[in-house]
Amino acid sequence: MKILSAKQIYKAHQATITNQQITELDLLERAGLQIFNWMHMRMQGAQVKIHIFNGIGNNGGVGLVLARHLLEHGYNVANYVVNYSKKRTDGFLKNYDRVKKLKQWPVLLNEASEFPTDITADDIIVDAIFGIGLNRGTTNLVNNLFAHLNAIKAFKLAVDIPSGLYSNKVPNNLDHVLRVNYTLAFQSPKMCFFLPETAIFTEQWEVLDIGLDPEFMHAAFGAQLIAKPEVLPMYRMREKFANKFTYGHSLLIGGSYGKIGSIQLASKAALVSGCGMVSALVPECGYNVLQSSFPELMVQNSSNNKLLNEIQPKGHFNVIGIGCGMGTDEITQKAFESFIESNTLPLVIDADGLNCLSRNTELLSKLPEMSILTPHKAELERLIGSWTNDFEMLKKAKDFSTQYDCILVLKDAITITVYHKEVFINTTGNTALATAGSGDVLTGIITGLLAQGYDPLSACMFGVYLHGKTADIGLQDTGYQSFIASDIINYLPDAYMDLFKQPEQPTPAEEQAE
Ligand SMILES: NC(=O)C1=CN([C@@H]2O[C@H](COP(=O)(O)OP(=O)(O)OC[C@H]3O[C@@H](n4cnc5c(N)ncnc54)[C@H](O)[C@@H]3O)[C@@H](O)[C@H]2O)[C@H](O)CC1
Ligand SMILES: [K+]
Repeated sequence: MKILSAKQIYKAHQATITNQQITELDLLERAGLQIFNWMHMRMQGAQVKIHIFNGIGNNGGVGLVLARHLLEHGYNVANYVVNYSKKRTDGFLKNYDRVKKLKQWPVLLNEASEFPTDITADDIIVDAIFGIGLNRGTTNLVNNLFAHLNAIKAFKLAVDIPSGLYSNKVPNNLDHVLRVNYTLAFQSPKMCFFLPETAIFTEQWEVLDIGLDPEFMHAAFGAQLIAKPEVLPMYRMREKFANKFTYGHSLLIGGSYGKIGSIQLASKAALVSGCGMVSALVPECGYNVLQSSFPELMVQNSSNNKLLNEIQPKGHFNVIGIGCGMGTDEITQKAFESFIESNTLPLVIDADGLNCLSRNTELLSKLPEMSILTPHKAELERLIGSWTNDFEMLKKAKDFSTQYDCILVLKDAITITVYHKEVFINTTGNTALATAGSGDVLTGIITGLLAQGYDPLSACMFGVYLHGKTADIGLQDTGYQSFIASDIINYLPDAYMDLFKQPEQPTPAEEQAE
């Protein structure tokens, strides 16, 4: 699924109106009816009070369509118009007239003293105040209304986007945004749902199909959401006459005294991801630990007991994952620099590998093409410098990726992969992954996939997807708190198997009951 900007969505409306020979009003009707169907299916006529707050643009127009259908179906509706501007759109005005014909005049809200005070925690609030048309800071009337509604614990449902948010930039004042429980976005989720500063304003979101022109949607360039339909075609079948050499040899380099576990996790993850053979290169203190931790692993060590003082791997490898638990001691920094100078193998660089790169940015132009860098927020900042908001961060990440021809896997609650101008947003995972060693395991999985022959971008998208999926599956057994990095590896087989699971079919008895 693609994420389009507001500008692209307006163009999609125009293409749809032209190609399907419909009016803008028809499109608003479709949108409002979709929201009505969504609510009606869940509420089945329940007499919960629904407070609909409509703006004076087309988002408000959709809210008024919804209000009309709810009223016609006997729902308990309180309908308001937030009178923030005299410039009403045609889509608002026509739907305003239609709802008035039902003898249900919306209440005009011109000042804070007119805000309803009877909304309870058991009611529903529908936010149709602003959609993607917000183009400047909001007025006092609107800000006061946001504060009034934010203080009420009622379930809040946003039409298209929580009011106060822009689809593609961060508002100047984040106090002037409505916080909602659920957003029903038309045709395309908005980029602001995925970046940490603005993602917090909607707990959940869902896309409603309003039949926008498929050709336009297909041709439009935008960030992509990565879910099962996107990763399934990436999956590489195992060959019948394969041997361990068919699936590559990964080398994981890193670890330091007290942090050997990071390489243990990364190596094991590479192996369980399906890599044919895995080796590790660690300081001497890690040798016995790793040799006795799992027998499938081959281990080599540097001469220094506690730190990697030389990085000169011996053997034939397809891919190297470097940096986990490595430390940034001066001796390790030197060893890392000379390793990068001479290395020609594909690289996955994580943690202290990234920190060593940040300390000597001349190394960046010496990385093999499409090297994979997997920074979390602090590591990213060291690499690309600071940013003033998340959209600027994304732009800087794209520029960096283009300049050094590398792939950035931006690890966060929602992990985003960036390659040049392309952006891929992962859809799996949950807060159970916020646990020590989670990143080491991801490095191992991506390294293992690369070694098996996945192309670098697929290795990132598929690896991040599988990593997240383990937490979605494991959660049922471990809960959020007790899921640890080793569990990511334990549930990796389930994440693979889940790719081929068919949705559950109803039993014959269930079918008959329907
Ligand atoms: N157009 C269509 O065919 C469809 C639209 N859909 C829905 O409509 C909104 C977008 O509607 P639009 O009228 O462009 O914008 P808004 O409703 O968000 O209204 C904003 C309105 O107010 C003006 N404005 C902008 N910022 C401010 C401000 N800070 N203070 C005061 N006024 C402001 C602006 O000029 C607009 O006129 C979209 O999200 C959908 O919900 C449907 O998708 C169906 C097709
Ligand atoms: K809205």
